[in-house]
Amino acid sequence: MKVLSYKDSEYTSFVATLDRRAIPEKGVEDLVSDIIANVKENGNQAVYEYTKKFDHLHLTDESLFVSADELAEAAASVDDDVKAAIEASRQNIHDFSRRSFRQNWSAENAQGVTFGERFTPYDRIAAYVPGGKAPLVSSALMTAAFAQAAGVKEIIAATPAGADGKVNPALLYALQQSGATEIIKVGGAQAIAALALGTQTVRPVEKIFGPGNSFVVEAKRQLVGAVSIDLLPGPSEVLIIADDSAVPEFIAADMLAQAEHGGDSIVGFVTTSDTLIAKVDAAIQDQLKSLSRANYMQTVLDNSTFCLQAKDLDEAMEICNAFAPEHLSLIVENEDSWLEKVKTAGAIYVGNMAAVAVGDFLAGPSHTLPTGGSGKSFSGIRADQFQRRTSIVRMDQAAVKKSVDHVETFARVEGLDAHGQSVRLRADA
Ligand SMILES: NC(=O)c1ccc[n+]([C@@H]2O[C@H](COP(=O)([O-])OP(=O)(O)OC[C@H]3O[C@@H](n4cnc5c(N)ncnc54)[C@H](O)[C@@H]3O)[C@@H](O)[C@H]2O)c1
Ligand SMILES: [Zn+2]
Repeated sequence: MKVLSYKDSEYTSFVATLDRRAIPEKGVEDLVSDIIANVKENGNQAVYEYTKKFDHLHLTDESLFVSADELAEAAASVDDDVKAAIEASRQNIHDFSRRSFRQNWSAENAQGVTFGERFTPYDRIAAYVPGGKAPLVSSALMTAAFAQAAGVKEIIAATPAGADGKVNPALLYALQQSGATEIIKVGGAQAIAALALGTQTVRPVEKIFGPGNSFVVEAKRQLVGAVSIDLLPGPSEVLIIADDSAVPEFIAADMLAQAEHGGDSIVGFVTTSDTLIAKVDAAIQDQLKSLSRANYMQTVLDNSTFCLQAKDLDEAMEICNAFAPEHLSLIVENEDSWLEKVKTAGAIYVGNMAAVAVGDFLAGPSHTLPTGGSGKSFSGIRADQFQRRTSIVRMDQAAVKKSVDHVETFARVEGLDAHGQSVRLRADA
Protein backbone atom coordinates (compact mmCIF):
# COMPACT_ATOMS: atom_id res chain seq x y z
CA MET A 1 0.00 0.00 0.00
CA LYS A 2 1.12 3.48 -0.72
CA VAL A 3 0.91 5.45 2.54
CA LEU A 4 1.44 9.21 2.52
CA SER A 5 0.80 12.04 4.94
CA TYR A 6 0.22 15.66 4.00
CA LYS A 7 3.51 16.30 5.79
CA ASP A 8 5.42 14.18 3.24
CA SER A 9 7.17 15.92 0.34
CA GLU A 10 5.75 13.46 -2.23
CA TYR A 11 2.17 14.03 -1.03
CA THR A 12 1.18 16.99 -3.22
CA SER A 13 2.44 15.49 -6.44
CA PHE A 14 0.74 12.16 -5.69
CA VAL A 15 -2.58 13.86 -4.89
CA ALA A 16 -2.33 15.73 -8.20
CA THR A 17 -2.31 12.37 -10.04
CA LEU A 18 -5.67 11.52 -8.52
CA ASP A 19 -7.39 14.22 -10.58
CA ARG A 20 -8.30 11.87 -13.39
CA ARG A 21 -9.92 11.88 -16.80
CA ALA A 22 -11.09 8.65 -18.41
CA ILE A 23 -9.01 8.64 -21.57
CA PRO A 24 -8.42 5.32 -23.35
CA GLU A 25 -4.93 3.88 -23.76
CA LYS A 26 -3.70 4.03 -27.32
CA GLY A 27 -3.00 0.29 -27.52
CA VAL A 28 -6.51 -0.59 -26.37
CA GLU A 29 -8.04 2.04 -28.63
CA ASP A 30 -6.29 0.64 -31.73
CA LEU A 31 -7.00 -3.00 -30.95
CA VAL A 32 -10.68 -2.28 -30.32
CA SER A 33 -10.97 -0.26 -33.49
CA ASP A 34 -9.57 -3.25 -35.45
CA ILE A 35 -12.01 -5.62 -33.75
CA ILE A 36 -14.95 -3.36 -34.59
CA ALA A 37 -13.87 -3.02 -38.24
CA ASN A 38 -13.49 -6.80 -38.54
CA VAL A 39 -16.93 -7.49 -37.01
CA LYS A 40 -18.47 -4.86 -39.27
CA GLU A 41 -16.91 -6.51 -42.31
CA ASN A 42 -17.19 -10.20 -41.44
CA GLY A 43 -19.95 -10.47 -38.83
CA ASN A 44 -20.16 -13.75 -36.94
CA GLN A 45 -16.96 -15.10 -38.46
CA ALA A 46 -14.99 -12.28 -36.81
CA VAL A 47 -16.90 -12.75 -33.55
CA TYR A 48 -15.96 -16.45 -33.51
CA GLU A 49 -12.35 -15.69 -34.38
CA TYR A 50 -11.90 -13.37 -31.38
CA THR A 51 -13.82 -15.69 -29.07
CA LYS A 52 -11.42 -18.45 -30.03
CA LYS A 53 -8.43 -16.19 -29.51
CA PHE A 54 -9.38 -14.52 -26.22
CA ASP A 55 -11.80 -17.00 -24.60
CA HIS A 56 -10.49 -20.27 -26.07
CA LEU A 57 -14.00 -21.19 -27.10
CA HIS A 58 -14.98 -22.47 -30.53
CA LEU A 59 -18.40 -20.96 -31.29
CA THR A 60 -20.66 -21.76 -34.25
CA ASP A 61 -24.00 -20.45 -35.45
CA GLU A 62 -25.55 -23.33 -33.50
CA SER A 63 -23.86 -22.53 -30.19
CA LEU A 64 -23.73 -18.70 -30.32
CA PHE A 65 -27.06 -18.26 -28.51
CA VAL A 66 -27.84 -19.91 -25.18
CA SER A 67 -30.51 -22.49 -25.98
CA ALA A 68 -33.86 -23.04 -24.27
CA ASP A 69 -32.54 -26.37 -23.01
CA GLU A 70 -29.51 -24.72 -21.46
CA LEU A 71 -31.76 -22.20 -19.73
CA ALA A 72 -34.04 -24.90 -18.38
CA GLU A 73 -31.05 -26.91 -17.18
CA ALA A 74 -29.61 -23.84 -15.46
CA ALA A 75 -32.91 -23.05 -13.72
CA ALA A 76 -33.17 -26.64 -12.49
CA SER A 77 -29.64 -26.67 -11.11
CA VAL A 78 -29.67 -23.40 -9.16
CA ASP A 79 -30.20 -23.79 -5.41
CA ASP A 80 -33.22 -22.28 -3.71
CA ASP A 81 -31.18 -19.87 -1.58
CA VAL A 82 -29.53 -18.50 -4.72
CA LYS A 83 -32.94 -18.09 -6.36
CA ALA A 84 -34.22 -16.29 -3.27
CA ALA A 85 -31.24 -13.91 -3.23
CA ILE A 86 -31.68 -13.16 -6.93
CA GLU A 87 -35.38 -12.50 -6.41
CA ALA A 88 -34.76 -10.23 -3.39
CA SER A 89 -32.29 -8.15 -5.39
CA ARG A 90 -34.61 -8.01 -8.40
CA GLN A 91 -37.49 -6.79 -6.21
CA ASN A 92 -35.32 -4.02 -4.73
CA ILE A 93 -34.22 -2.95 -8.22
CA HIS A 94 -37.82 -2.73 -9.39
CA ASP A 95 -38.81 -0.86 -6.26
CA PHE A 96 -35.94 1.61 -6.71
CA SER A 97 -36.71 1.98 -10.43
CA ARG A 98 -40.40 2.76 -9.96
CA ARG A 99 -39.41 5.88 -8.04
CA SER A 100 -36.92 7.12 -10.60
CA PHE A 101 -38.80 6.88 -13.91
CA ARG A 102 -39.39 10.14 -15.73
CA GLN A 103 -43.10 11.00 -15.94
CA ASN A 104 -45.00 12.38 -18.93
CA TRP A 105 -46.05 15.99 -18.47
CA SER A 106 -47.71 18.77 -20.42
CA ALA A 107 -48.03 22.52 -19.79
CA GLU A 108 -48.28 25.87 -21.62
CA ASN A 109 -45.47 28.23 -22.53
CA ALA A 110 -45.65 32.05 -22.37
CA GLN A 111 -47.34 32.29 -25.82
CA GLY A 112 -49.92 29.62 -25.02
CA VAL A 113 -48.21 26.82 -26.95
CA THR A 114 -48.79 23.46 -25.24
CA PHE A 115 -45.49 21.74 -24.65
CA GLY A 116 -44.68 18.50 -22.92
CA GLU A 117 -42.59 15.39 -22.73
CA ARG A 118 -43.40 11.74 -23.26
CA PHE A 119 -41.27 8.83 -22.09
CA THR A 120 -41.41 5.40 -23.71
CA PRO A 121 -39.16 2.39 -23.17
CA TYR A 122 -36.58 1.41 -25.75
CA ASP A 123 -37.71 -1.53 -27.88
CA ARG A 124 -34.43 -3.43 -27.93
CA ILE A 125 -31.44 -3.01 -25.68
CA ALA A 126 -28.33 -5.02 -24.84
CA ALA A 127 -27.07 -5.86 -21.38
CA TYR A 128 -23.38 -6.75 -21.27
CA VAL A 129 -22.56 -8.95 -18.30
CA PRO A 130 -18.85 -9.37 -17.58
CA GLY A 131 -17.63 -12.89 -17.11
CA GLY A 132 -13.88 -12.88 -17.53
CA LYS A 133 -12.68 -13.11 -13.94
CA ALA A 134 -15.83 -13.94 -11.96
CA PRO A 135 -19.40 -14.87 -12.90
CA LEU A 136 -21.02 -11.54 -12.06
CA VAL A 137 -24.53 -12.83 -11.35
CA SER A 138 -25.39 -9.55 -9.67
CA SER A 139 -24.29 -7.58 -12.77
CA ALA A 140 -26.96 -9.44 -14.74
CA LEU A 141 -29.55 -8.01 -12.37
CA MET A 142 -27.93 -4.60 -12.10
CA THR A 143 -28.43 -4.02 -15.82
CA ALA A 144 -31.16 -6.27 -17.20
CA ALA A 145 -33.61 -5.96 -14.29
CA PHE A 146 -33.66 -2.18 -14.81
CA ALA A 147 -34.60 -2.72 -18.46
CA GLN A 148 -37.27 -5.14 -17.33
CA ALA A 149 -38.65 -2.60 -14.85
CA ALA A 150 -38.80 -0.02 -17.64
CA GLY A 151 -40.81 -2.36 -19.87
CA VAL A 152 -38.17 -2.92 -22.56
CA LYS A 153 -39.50 -5.80 -24.66
CA GLU A 154 -36.30 -7.18 -26.14
CA ILE A 155 -33.30 -7.55 -23.87
CA ILE A 156 -30.34 -9.33 -25.42
CA ALA A 157 -27.58 -10.19 -22.99
CA ALA A 158 -23.98 -10.90 -23.92
CA THR A 159 -21.58 -12.66 -21.60
CA PRO A 160 -18.43 -14.68 -22.22
CA ALA A 161 -18.71 -18.44 -21.75
CA GLY A 162 -15.98 -20.75 -20.50
CA ALA A 163 -13.80 -22.76 -22.86
CA ASP A 164 -16.35 -25.58 -22.39
CA GLY A 165 -19.08 -23.34 -23.83
CA LYS A 166 -20.90 -23.13 -20.49
CA VAL A 167 -22.16 -20.00 -18.75
CA ASN A 168 -22.57 -20.01 -14.97
CA PRO A 169 -26.10 -21.37 -14.28
CA ALA A 170 -26.90 -18.78 -11.60
CA LEU A 171 -25.98 -16.04 -14.04
CA LEU A 172 -28.24 -17.56 -16.70
CA TYR A 173 -31.03 -17.87 -14.18
CA ALA A 174 -30.60 -14.23 -13.06
CA LEU A 175 -30.74 -13.09 -16.69
CA GLN A 176 -33.86 -15.11 -17.32
CA GLN A 177 -35.55 -13.66 -14.23
CA SER A 178 -34.53 -10.17 -15.32
CA GLY A 179 -36.35 -10.48 -18.61
CA ALA A 180 -33.49 -11.36 -21.00
CA THR A 181 -35.06 -12.54 -24.24
CA GLU A 182 -31.81 -13.69 -25.92
CA ILE A 183 -28.34 -14.46 -24.59
CA ILE A 184 -25.16 -14.73 -26.65
CA LYS A 185 -22.01 -16.41 -25.37
CA VAL A 186 -19.67 -13.64 -26.42
CA GLY A 187 -17.62 -11.20 -24.38
CA GLY A 188 -15.19 -8.38 -25.01
CA ALA A 189 -15.17 -5.74 -27.73
CA GLN A 190 -16.41 -8.26 -30.28
CA ALA A 191 -19.66 -8.65 -28.32
CA ILE A 192 -20.23 -4.90 -28.21
CA ALA A 193 -19.51 -4.59 -31.94
CA ALA A 194 -21.95 -7.40 -32.77
CA LEU A 195 -24.68 -5.81 -30.65
CA ALA A 196 -24.16 -2.32 -32.06
CA LEU A 197 -23.70 -3.21 -35.72
CA GLY A 198 -25.54 -6.52 -36.01
CA THR A 199 -24.26 -9.69 -37.66
CA GLN A 200 -25.85 -12.42 -39.79
CA THR A 201 -27.75 -13.68 -36.73
CA VAL A 202 -27.51 -10.96 -34.07
CA ARG A 203 -29.96 -8.14 -34.67
CA PRO A 204 -28.55 -4.74 -33.66
CA VAL A 205 -29.84 -2.98 -30.56
CA GLU A 206 -30.72 0.65 -29.86
CA LYS A 207 -28.66 1.09 -26.72
CA ILE A 208 -25.95 -0.88 -24.90
CA PHE A 209 -25.71 -1.08 -21.12
CA GLY A 210 -23.37 -2.71 -18.67
CA PRO A 211 -19.85 -2.77 -17.25
CA GLY A 212 -16.78 -4.56 -18.49
CA ASN A 213 -13.02 -4.53 -18.81
CA SER A 214 -11.09 -1.89 -20.75
CA PHE A 215 -11.83 -3.54 -24.13
CA VAL A 216 -15.57 -3.59 -23.48
CA VAL A 217 -15.63 0.00 -22.26
CA GLU A 218 -13.55 1.24 -25.19
CA ALA A 219 -15.79 -0.59 -27.70
CA LYS A 220 -18.84 1.11 -26.21
CA ARG A 221 -17.11 4.46 -26.44
CA GLN A 222 -16.14 3.97 -30.08
CA LEU A 223 -19.60 2.81 -31.13
CA VAL A 224 -21.52 5.78 -29.78
CA GLY A 225 -23.49 7.06 -32.73
CA ALA A 226 -24.33 3.62 -34.09
CA VAL A 227 -25.97 3.09 -30.69
CA SER A 228 -26.25 5.06 -27.53
CA ILE A 229 -24.72 3.81 -24.31
CA ASP A 230 -25.37 4.10 -20.62
CA LEU A 231 -21.96 5.20 -19.32
CA LEU A 232 -18.36 3.98 -19.23
CA PRO A 233 -18.28 1.55 -16.30
CA GLY A 234 -14.84 -0.04 -16.16
CA PRO A 235 -12.71 -1.64 -13.46
CA SER A 236 -14.26 -1.24 -10.04
CA GLU A 237 -12.89 1.09 -7.35
CA VAL A 238 -13.63 2.50 -3.92
CA LEU A 239 -12.59 5.58 -2.01
CA ILE A 240 -13.07 5.62 1.74
CA ILE A 241 -13.06 8.92 3.61
CA ALA A 242 -13.01 8.52 7.36
CA ASP A 243 -12.24 10.34 10.58
CA ASP A 244 -11.69 8.95 14.08
CA SER A 245 -15.35 7.94 14.32
CA ALA A 246 -14.73 5.07 11.87
CA VAL A 247 -14.30 1.42 12.87
CA PRO A 248 -10.93 0.32 11.41
CA GLU A 249 -12.02 -3.32 10.98
CA PHE A 250 -14.94 -2.24 8.75
CA ILE A 251 -12.69 -0.07 6.61
CA ALA A 252 -10.19 -2.92 6.26
CA ALA A 253 -13.01 -5.30 5.28
CA ASP A 254 -14.32 -2.94 2.60
CA MET A 255 -10.83 -2.39 1.22
CA LEU A 256 -10.31 -6.14 0.95
CA ALA A 257 -13.73 -6.63 -0.63
CA GLN A 258 -12.77 -4.09 -3.24
CA ALA A 259 -9.34 -5.67 -3.79
CA GLU A 260 -11.12 -8.97 -4.43
CA HIS A 261 -12.38 -7.52 -7.74
CA GLY A 262 -8.90 -8.01 -9.11
CA GLY A 263 -5.78 -6.51 -10.57
CA ASP A 264 -7.21 -3.49 -12.30
CA SER A 265 -9.34 -2.22 -9.41
CA ILE A 266 -8.31 0.71 -7.21
CA VAL A 267 -8.62 1.07 -3.45
CA GLY A 268 -8.25 4.51 -1.89
CA PHE A 269 -8.44 5.58 1.74
CA VAL A 270 -8.22 9.16 2.94
CA THR A 271 -8.38 10.07 6.59
CA THR A 272 -7.81 13.00 8.87
CA SER A 273 -6.88 10.73 11.76
CA ASP A 274 -3.29 10.34 13.01
CA THR A 275 -3.80 6.71 13.96
CA LEU A 276 -6.43 5.22 11.67
CA ILE A 277 -4.15 4.18 8.80
CA ALA A 278 -2.00 2.05 11.12
CA LYS A 279 -5.08 0.45 12.69
CA VAL A 280 -6.61 -0.29 9.29
CA ASP A 281 -3.34 -1.77 8.06
CA ALA A 282 -3.20 -4.09 11.06
CA ALA A 283 -6.81 -5.13 10.51
CA ILE A 284 -6.11 -5.84 6.84
CA GLN A 285 -3.18 -8.13 7.70
CA ASP A 286 -5.37 -9.89 10.24
CA GLN A 287 -8.39 -10.37 7.95
CA LEU A 288 -6.34 -11.41 4.92
CA LYS A 289 -5.36 -14.63 6.69
CA SER A 290 -8.84 -16.10 6.46
CA LEU A 291 -9.86 -14.99 2.95
CA SER A 292 -9.84 -17.30 -0.06
CA ARG A 293 -8.56 -14.83 -2.64
CA ALA A 294 -5.74 -13.45 -0.45
CA ASN A 295 -3.03 -13.71 -3.11
CA TYR A 296 -5.21 -11.94 -5.60
CA MET A 297 -5.96 -9.16 -3.10
CA GLN A 298 -2.30 -8.75 -2.21
CA THR A 299 -1.63 -7.64 -5.79
CA VAL A 300 -4.19 -4.86 -5.54
CA LEU A 301 -2.94 -3.86 -2.10
CA ASP A 302 0.64 -3.70 -3.41
CA ASN A 303 0.00 -1.99 -6.74
CA SER A 304 -3.17 0.07 -6.68
CA THR A 305 -4.02 0.92 -3.08
CA PHE A 306 -3.31 4.27 -1.49
CA CYS A 307 -3.82 5.56 2.05
CA LEU A 308 -3.55 9.29 2.60
CA GLN A 309 -3.55 11.34 5.74
CA ALA A 310 -5.14 14.59 4.64
CA LYS A 311 -4.80 17.93 6.38
CA ASP A 312 -8.54 18.20 7.02
CA LEU A 313 -11.87 16.97 5.69
CA ASP A 314 -12.20 19.88 3.28
CA GLU A 315 -9.05 18.66 1.56
CA ALA A 316 -10.36 15.08 1.61
CA MET A 317 -13.50 16.29 -0.18
CA GLU A 318 -11.39 18.04 -2.82
CA ILE A 319 -9.47 14.82 -3.41
CA CYS A 320 -12.75 12.93 -3.67
CA ASN A 321 -14.30 15.28 -6.21
CA ALA A 322 -11.15 15.28 -8.33
CA PHE A 323 -10.86 11.47 -8.18
CA ALA A 324 -14.59 10.91 -8.87
CA PRO A 325 -14.70 7.47 -7.24
CA GLU A 326 -17.12 4.81 -8.37
CA HIS A 327 -17.98 4.07 -4.73
CA LEU A 328 -17.41 6.47 -1.88
CA SER A 329 -17.64 5.28 1.68
CA LEU A 330 -18.07 8.32 3.93
CA ILE A 331 -17.54 7.66 7.61
CA VAL A 332 -17.27 10.97 9.43
CA GLU A 333 -18.95 12.91 12.20
CA ASN A 334 -21.63 15.34 10.96
CA GLU A 335 -21.94 13.13 7.91
CA ASP A 336 -24.83 15.05 6.34
CA SER A 337 -22.93 18.31 6.08
CA TRP A 338 -19.97 16.50 4.40
CA LEU A 339 -22.28 14.49 2.16
CA GLU A 340 -23.48 17.72 0.58
CA LYS A 341 -19.95 18.51 -0.59
CA VAL A 342 -19.54 15.29 -2.61
CA LYS A 343 -20.36 15.90 -6.26
CA THR A 344 -18.68 13.31 -8.45
CA ALA A 345 -19.05 9.93 -6.70
CA GLY A 346 -21.10 7.26 -8.50
CA ALA A 347 -22.62 5.98 -5.25
CA ILE A 348 -22.11 7.13 -1.69
CA TYR A 349 -22.28 4.79 1.29
CA VAL A 350 -22.82 6.76 4.46
CA GLY A 351 -21.63 5.68 7.90
CA ASN A 352 -19.92 2.73 9.55
CA MET A 353 -22.71 0.26 8.84
CA ALA A 354 -23.14 1.04 5.13
CA ALA A 355 -21.26 -1.87 3.56
CA VAL A 356 -20.47 -1.39 -0.13
CA ALA A 357 -21.14 -5.10 -0.70
CA VAL A 358 -24.82 -4.67 0.22
CA GLY A 359 -25.01 -2.20 -2.66
CA ASP A 360 -23.02 -4.52 -4.94
CA PHE A 361 -25.61 -7.26 -4.63
CA LEU A 362 -28.87 -6.23 -3.10
CA ALA A 363 -29.73 -2.68 -2.03
CA GLY A 364 -31.56 -1.53 -5.18
CA PRO A 365 -29.52 1.21 -6.92
CA SER A 366 -27.51 -0.26 -9.80
CA HIS A 367 -23.94 -1.22 -9.01
CA THR A 368 -23.09 -0.31 -12.60
CA LEU A 369 -21.35 2.97 -11.90
CA PRO A 370 -18.88 5.32 -13.58
CA THR A 371 -15.18 4.54 -13.00
CA GLY A 372 -11.77 5.91 -13.94
CA GLY A 373 -12.83 9.49 -13.22
CA SER A 374 -15.80 9.35 -15.59
CA GLY A 375 -18.06 10.14 -12.63
CA LYS A 376 -17.27 13.77 -13.40
CA SER A 377 -19.39 13.44 -16.54
CA PHE A 378 -21.56 10.33 -16.14
CA SER A 379 -23.90 8.85 -13.54
CA GLY A 380 -24.62 5.20 -12.77
CA ILE A 381 -27.28 3.12 -14.53
CA ARG A 382 -30.77 4.13 -13.58
CA ALA A 383 -34.23 3.28 -14.77
CA ASP A 384 -34.88 6.42 -16.81
CA GLN A 385 -31.93 5.59 -19.08
CA PHE A 386 -34.13 2.84 -20.51
CA GLN A 387 -36.74 5.41 -21.55
CA ARG A 388 -36.68 7.40 -24.76
CA ARG A 389 -37.71 11.01 -24.40
CA THR A 390 -39.84 12.79 -26.96
CA SER A 391 -41.09 16.35 -26.76
CA ILE A 392 -44.62 17.12 -27.94
CA VAL A 393 -45.82 20.54 -29.10
CA ARG A 394 -49.37 21.67 -29.94
CA MET A 395 -50.77 25.12 -30.66
CA ASP A 396 -53.92 26.92 -31.63
CA GLN A 397 -54.12 30.10 -33.71
CA ALA A 398 -54.05 32.33 -30.62
CA ALA A 399 -50.71 30.80 -29.64
CA VAL A 400 -49.42 31.21 -33.21
CA LYS A 401 -50.43 34.89 -33.19
CA LYS A 402 -48.56 35.43 -29.94
CA SER A 403 -45.47 33.62 -31.32
CA VAL A 404 -45.25 35.09 -34.81
CA ASP A 405 -43.37 38.33 -34.07
CA HIS A 406 -40.50 36.60 -32.28
CA VAL A 407 -40.40 33.85 -34.93
CA GLU A 408 -40.16 36.42 -37.73
CA THR A 409 -37.32 38.13 -35.90
CA PHE A 410 -35.36 34.87 -35.65
CA ALA A 411 -36.19 34.10 -39.30
CA ARG A 412 -34.82 37.49 -40.38
CA VAL A 413 -31.64 37.20 -38.29
CA GLU A 414 -30.95 33.67 -39.58
CA GLY A 415 -31.90 34.56 -43.17
CA LEU A 416 -34.62 31.88 -43.25
CA ASP A 417 -37.65 33.71 -44.62
CA ALA A 418 -39.59 30.52 -45.46
CA HIS A 419 -39.59 29.80 -41.73
CA GLY A 420 -41.13 33.19 -40.99
CA GLN A 421 -43.70 32.79 -43.74
CA SER A 422 -44.83 29.36 -42.50
CA VAL A 423 -45.87 30.94 -39.24
CA ARG A 424 -47.22 34.25 -40.65
CA LEU A 425 -49.55 32.31 -42.98
CA ARG A 426 -51.13 30.60 -39.99
CA ALA A 427 -51.35 33.75 -37.88
CA ASP A 428 -53.18 35.58 -40.64
CA ALA A 429 -55.39 32.67 -41.78
N1 LIG B 1 -18.14 -0.19 -12.97
C1 LIG B 1 -19.02 -1.11 -12.65
O1 LIG B 1 -20.13 -0.79 -12.34
C2 LIG B 1 -18.63 -2.55 -12.69
C3 LIG B 1 -19.54 -3.54 -12.30
C4 LIG B 1 -19.15 -4.87 -12.42
C5 LIG B 1 -17.90 -5.20 -12.94
N2 LIG B 1 -17.05 -4.19 -13.28
C6 LIG B 1 -15.74 -4.45 -13.85
O2 LIG B 1 -15.89 -5.19 -15.03
C7 LIG B 1 -14.65 -5.81 -15.31
C8 LIG B 1 -14.92 -7.20 -15.82
O3 LIG B 1 -13.77 -7.60 -16.49
P1 LIG B 1 -13.51 -9.10 -16.90
O4 LIG B 1 -12.24 -9.08 -17.66
O5 LIG B 1 -13.65 -9.95 -15.72
O6 LIG B 1 -14.74 -9.49 -17.84
P2 LIG B 1 -15.28 -8.90 -19.22
O7 LIG B 1 -16.43 -9.75 -19.57
O8 LIG B 1 -15.48 -7.45 -19.18
O9 LIG B 1 -14.12 -9.15 -20.26
C9 LIG B 1 -13.80 -10.43 -20.71
C10 LIG B 1 -13.66 -10.41 -22.23
O10 LIG B 1 -12.59 -9.56 -22.63
C11 LIG B 1 -12.00 -10.06 -23.80
N3 LIG B 1 -10.55 -10.02 -23.66
C12 LIG B 1 -9.79 -10.61 -22.71
N4 LIG B 1 -8.49 -10.37 -22.93
C13 LIG B 1 -8.41 -9.64 -24.05
C14 LIG B 1 -7.33 -9.06 -24.79
N5 LIG B 1 -6.06 -9.22 -24.40
N6 LIG B 1 -7.61 -8.35 -25.87
C15 LIG B 1 -8.89 -8.14 -26.29
N7 LIG B 1 -9.95 -8.68 -25.62
C16 LIG B 1 -9.72 -9.40 -24.52
C17 LIG B 1 -12.42 -11.49 -23.94
O11 LIG B 1 -13.10 -11.69 -25.15
C18 LIG B 1 -13.35 -11.76 -22.77
O12 LIG B 1 -14.57 -12.37 -23.19
C19 LIG B 1 -13.86 -5.79 -14.02
O13 LIG B 1 -12.80 -4.88 -14.17
C20 LIG B 1 -14.85 -5.29 -12.99
O14 LIG B 1 -14.26 -4.51 -11.99
C21 LIG B 1 -17.40 -2.90 -13.18
ZN1 LIG C 1 -17.62 -4.80 -5.02
